[in-house]
Amino acid sequence: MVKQVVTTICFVLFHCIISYWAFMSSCSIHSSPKISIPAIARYFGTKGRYEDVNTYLIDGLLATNNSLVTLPSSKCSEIHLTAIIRHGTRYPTTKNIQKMREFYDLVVRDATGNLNCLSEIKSQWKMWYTDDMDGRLVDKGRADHMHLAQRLIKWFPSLLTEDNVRNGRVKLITSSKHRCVNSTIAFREGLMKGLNIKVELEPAVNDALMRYFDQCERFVKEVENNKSALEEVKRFNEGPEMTRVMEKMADRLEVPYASITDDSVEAAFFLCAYEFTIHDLNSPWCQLFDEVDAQVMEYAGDLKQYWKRSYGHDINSKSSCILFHDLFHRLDQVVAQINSDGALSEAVTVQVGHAETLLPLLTLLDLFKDDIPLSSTNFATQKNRIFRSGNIVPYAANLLVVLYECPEGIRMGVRLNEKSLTLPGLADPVPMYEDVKKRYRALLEGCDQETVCKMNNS
Ligand SMILES: O=P(O)(O)O[C@H]1[C@H](OP(=O)(O)O)[C@@H](OP(=O)(O)O)[C@H](O)[C@@H](O)[C@H]1OP(=O)(O)O
Repeated sequence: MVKQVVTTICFVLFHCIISYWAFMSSCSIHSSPKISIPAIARYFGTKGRYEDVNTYLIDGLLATNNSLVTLPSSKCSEIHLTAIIRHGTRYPTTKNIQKMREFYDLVVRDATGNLNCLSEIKSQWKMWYTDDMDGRLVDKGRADHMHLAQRLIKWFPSLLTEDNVRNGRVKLITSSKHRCVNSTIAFREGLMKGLNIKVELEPAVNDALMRYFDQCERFVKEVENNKSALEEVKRFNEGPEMTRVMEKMADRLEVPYASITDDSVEAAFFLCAYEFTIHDLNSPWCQLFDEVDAQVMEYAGDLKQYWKRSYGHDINSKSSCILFHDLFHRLDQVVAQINSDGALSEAVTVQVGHAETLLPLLTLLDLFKDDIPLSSTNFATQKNRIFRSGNIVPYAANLLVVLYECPEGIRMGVRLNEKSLTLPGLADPVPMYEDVKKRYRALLEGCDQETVCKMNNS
């Protein structure tokens, strides 16, 4: 009898969960029947899923796609990998949780529109984000790193080996932020699972390397703490494209134009993005945007990344000199060891940080550089820009630098998000390491952290 009651309760509960999930999914007019991905997901920028950059992963998170990678000749063998990785999917930061709560309160209090799903937001959706979540890693973020570790074992079977892990030739380095430390731990779990071993492998916390931007005085003063550094973002948020998005939002909710700000539309956009990335939900918030609105929101986000972390200001990329030198110092060491007794001390180095760790470094390498800078006035003409933060630094974004020993010498391959990149100015996709060093000679001989980050007293 008791067994029967418990079975019935479980059955009812299970169906409630499934119905709720199906209900939430069916709320959006933009749903895809199979996995219910919001149609605007590709515009989520740095709040986007890794699987939406590499869509083949949607059907299998351990898949690797060889057609996206250029390898040197089969006579070459991999001798080293450095992987610089952004943490996995996370909760919103407190600042954004507060904006999301304010917008939710406004919708519940004032919205009268009859848009599909507005009543669902008001009667069903609950504001479940709390301030203490503050950018912490979510379960999906742990899975991002576990799966990435397992895919890297498939990509580099001769480097990510039990022998290299057991003998200290695999190193883990992380930023001190909880989302990065926990991502690194998840990566380690993925490694152990993929190799079917249990070994102690303690990550080293190194903020000087993984959060170099905090320690670069010039960057902090001239960009991070200087409102005018993001003037173009402000102008865009006050410009005609964003105004139109705000007006359309006010029309949909049937609230006065004055009650919708750029912060409100950003909060609504984040609600759509976070509900999807954290819980796989194509939530009713996504219906508050059409595709053009989402493109405008994406551009606003890209402008922030461009002016705060990329080509907008020279110091943004220069602040990463320390990470640049750390990388090349390690690569030089590998080459030197190969040229002496061939005994390598570091086969794989994994460094876990932030979007703001990766983007400045990619910028320093001159990657993803459009001919015309991104500005508040060129949204329309930048439609086909290369600088799209969603493609470059989604959650778990990764820069993979690989050294190969070939009969003709050492070669270097670079992949971003598991796709080969050709370094600008070098025609060969897997060039000789010496040619890479020639290409970046100016940086290798200069780009001194102390000098570039020192404030010019005059
Ligand atoms: O807009 P939020 O508060 O999410 O900005 C975050 C950064 O996230 P991003 O702009 O890259 O989406 C966060 O970078 P992450 O790689 O760790 O996610 C950054 O560390 C954090 O300081 C926030 O920056 P902000 O200065 O508060 O805008």
